Amino acid sequence: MATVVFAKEFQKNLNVDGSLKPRAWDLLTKLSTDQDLTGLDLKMPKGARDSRVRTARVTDNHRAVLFAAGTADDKYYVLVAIRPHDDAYEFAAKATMRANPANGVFEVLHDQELPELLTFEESRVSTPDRPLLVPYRAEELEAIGILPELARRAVLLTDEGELTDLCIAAPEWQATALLDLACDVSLDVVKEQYGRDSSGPGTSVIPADFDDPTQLRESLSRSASRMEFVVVEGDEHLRRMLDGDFMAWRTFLHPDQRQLVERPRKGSFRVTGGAGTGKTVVAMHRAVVLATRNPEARILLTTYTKNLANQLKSDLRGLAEQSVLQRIDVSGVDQLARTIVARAGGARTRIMQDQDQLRLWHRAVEDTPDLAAGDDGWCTPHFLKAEYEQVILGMEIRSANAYLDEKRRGRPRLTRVQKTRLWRVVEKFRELLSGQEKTTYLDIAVQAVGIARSSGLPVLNRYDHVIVDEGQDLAAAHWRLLRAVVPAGLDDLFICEDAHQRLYGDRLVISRYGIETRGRSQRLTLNYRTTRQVLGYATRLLAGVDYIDLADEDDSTEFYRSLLVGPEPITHASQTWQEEKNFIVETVRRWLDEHQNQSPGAFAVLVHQVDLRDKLVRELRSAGVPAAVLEPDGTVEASGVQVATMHRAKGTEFARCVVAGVSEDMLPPRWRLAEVDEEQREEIIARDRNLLYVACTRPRDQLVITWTGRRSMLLPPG
Ligand SMILES: Nc1ncnc2c1ncn2[C@@H]1O[C@H](COP(=O)(O)OP(=O)(O)OP(=O)(O)O)[C@@H](O)[C@H]1O
Repeated sequence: MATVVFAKEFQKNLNVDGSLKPRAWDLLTKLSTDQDLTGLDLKMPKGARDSRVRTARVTDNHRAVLFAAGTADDKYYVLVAIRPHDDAYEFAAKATMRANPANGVFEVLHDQELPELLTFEESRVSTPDRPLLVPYRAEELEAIGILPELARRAVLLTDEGELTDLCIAAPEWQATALLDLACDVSLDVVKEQYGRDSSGPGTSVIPADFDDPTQLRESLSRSASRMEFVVVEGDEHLRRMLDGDFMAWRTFLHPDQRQLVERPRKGSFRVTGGAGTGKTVVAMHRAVVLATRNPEARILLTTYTKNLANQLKSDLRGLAEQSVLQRIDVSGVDQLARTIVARAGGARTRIMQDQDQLRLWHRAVEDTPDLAAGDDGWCTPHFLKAEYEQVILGMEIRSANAYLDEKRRGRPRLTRVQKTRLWRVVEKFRELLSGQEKTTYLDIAVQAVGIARSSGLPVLNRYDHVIVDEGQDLAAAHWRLLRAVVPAGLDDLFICEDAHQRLYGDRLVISRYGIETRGRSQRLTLNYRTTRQVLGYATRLLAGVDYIDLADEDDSTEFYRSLLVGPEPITHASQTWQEEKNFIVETVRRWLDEHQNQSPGAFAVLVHQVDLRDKLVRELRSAGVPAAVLEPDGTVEASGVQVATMHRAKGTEFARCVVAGVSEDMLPPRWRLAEVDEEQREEIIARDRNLLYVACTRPRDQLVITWTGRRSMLLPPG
């Protein structure tokens, strides 16, 4: 038997041409059994720089590039790429593999020549533009392992884009390390981060001899090596990697991600990070690691919406075997509450949706006698709904007296007399609600908290570890529930959140519900989804606005970065809806024509309102463009361009997106602002800003924004 190692590049090549997969399977099984390799036609290219490099036959037209290392008894094959025949030979001749002499990271160097496209002028160092990597000198970068030529050039650059271009051919860890330094991460932190071995800080012994399998394994196990290379652990692992799509996230984690996934935590822990920084990926891997580490453990992976939970469930399938997966419950948090109540024999009551609840609050005010004229401030349905959810359910208030004593932190001031009257409205609301034989999700959550806390419960209601994705959207009652289902202790709650994407619930601080994470959190800043151009635009939407996370700390977008490059976002103003619609149709049609290798489902049009969504689907279809509504609970249907509300787009991603209807009247909707007070106005604007940020961070490659008339006040100028 031999050990097979995959490079990320190899995986990418297979993704581009799916027909290669079955042939790659043959190649890989032959290599791993290391028997009868004659059919593979292993050859060393002429003039090879590295005597261990070979090319192997995959099809008549394609060859794999690989290295053979180790000993006869303990052989390693490192698969680096699959290329058309001549390219493969050319690529292989120039490729070398090594352990980086500074930190032992496994590297394949393809071609030392750096891209010509750089307009590279040493004189620019003396221009007022500050080079990105000031104060570092090339020698300091070399000392942490950056290739000398790369280091020499990198220290002169003043533009992040040029830095990314410069790094295209470099080992991935070197590219991200340079980008980190450009974003003011200190040299010491970078050195530590990319110098770690899999179990902790880097060891002082640098592996060098790849004929010695121990040293090769040692180099491959470094966490920066695992950004680009994976040692295949047996047949089942290989099959999972080859089944379905080759998704890089399943295999190649950034050292920061790996550390978050693997390191045990003394108690609850929080991961913050902008859209696309891999929070969900970390959450899923962590669930699998915890379940694998302790075969007795039961794990809950939860999030706010049902469709996100469904997505998690389906993505998890590619990450672990059934025996592990069956101990990971994946559920929307409201679904969890319903399940707990149902298991305890509670009746299945129908749920009243938010808009209907607002109407019912209105009625409750009307039906409560003797409210004073001066009660206008708190008698609005929005105020009452928020008070009910945040204070009465959130703080588990069960009586008028308890409500009078409650401090209501973070809520507008009310006098004792006002509180007494408000409590009467709450009682009326409850009476009306149960009169309709309905309840709210948060009422069920509170009921479930009581059940989960009580002793003698079915063991099914208890978890050893709880992992939360999209934590910013959960309400107080949800946090109480999660606290109740997992005992405080090692690795109890692991929470991913992004305050900039809060669309539901209210801003809150989870320590009030018994979940303490202060001093135990980490921010992810490297964006894996979207290009630098799209990220830059989306981040500008949030400029000048303060965001506070679940531990009541600042959540900034500073230093968000991406190594991906693409076209600048396009903004397009129209005079009439007809014009805007035509522009959208033509844009989408062009995408379909130009990217025929992608399914129509890779493109999306995102809008604020449901009626606009439906109108656009009709317009696209009548113009002959295949289009499908992305339904609230549906999966992406690949045969049509996806048309979705921005809310529904949460947690999804597409190759290209048009974000449409971003006009002054529509985002935020002028009519809504007209009917609310100043405080609610600010809340609506804040939520719609987040919503626009969510929408603009969905595309991987291209973002187009359109509007009719004046642009929305939420768009950045220019
Ligand atoms: N280490 C990785 N290697 C390759 N791709 C990755 C990696 N980590 C994340 N990704 C990819 O980046 C994209 C964003 O990841 P993910 O959805 O986990 O981010 P997120 O922070 O949860 O985003 P959002 O907050 O917008 O939902 C996904 O396509 C994911 O597969």
